[in-house]
Amino acid sequence: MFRMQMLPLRLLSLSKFQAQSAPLLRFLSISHGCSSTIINGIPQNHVELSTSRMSHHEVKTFCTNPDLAAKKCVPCNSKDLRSMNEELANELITKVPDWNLVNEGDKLKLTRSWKVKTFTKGLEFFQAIANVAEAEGHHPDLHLVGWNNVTVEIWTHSAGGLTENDFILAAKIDTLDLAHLLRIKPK
Ligand SMILES: C[C@H](O)[C@H](O)[C@H]1CNC2=NC(N)=NC(=O)C2=N1
Repeated sequence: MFRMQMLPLRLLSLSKFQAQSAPLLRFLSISHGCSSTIINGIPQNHVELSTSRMSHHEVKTFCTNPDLAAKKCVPCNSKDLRSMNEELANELITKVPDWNLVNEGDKLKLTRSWKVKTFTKGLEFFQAIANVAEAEGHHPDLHLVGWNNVTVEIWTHSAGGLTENDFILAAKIDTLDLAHLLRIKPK
């Protein structure tokens, strides 16, 4: 871990929002390209600064780890965890493109739906997801409606919105081989 001195702000352009927290951002210890500061719900050591291509009023700080599925959720009760803004969520949703980013009364969530072959395969589907959730200590909301319609919603309840944990869980769910449980739509 090496500590970067005061970042020349010309290298880092700050969004209006982040400009207020500029002092917080000023001293970033960068370890392997990650900042050591919680920013928009991404826990420490998971945020990489990128010299921004954007106008000099904005900085993009986001998780650039190419593989969310390889990461580990952080405990949701960590005091610094707070929900991310829509801009960051729109960045991260590109990493789990099969999921939908929804805004329910100002609460951001990830959702995705499947059709399963049978009701009991729906329960098997839930169990496979539950195994991942338990391993991560981070849990989705599971819905099985009309016997074969499964919808999974993911958000961080303790933060009242989305954190990186939610995208990690979604990415891990995407690695599961669940095709045998699903009713594949005829082409
Ligand atoms: C102590 C433990 O971290 C909390 O109870 C966890 C459990 N699983 C969780 N899952 C989700 N999605 N949000 C939470 O806030 C949450 N909190």
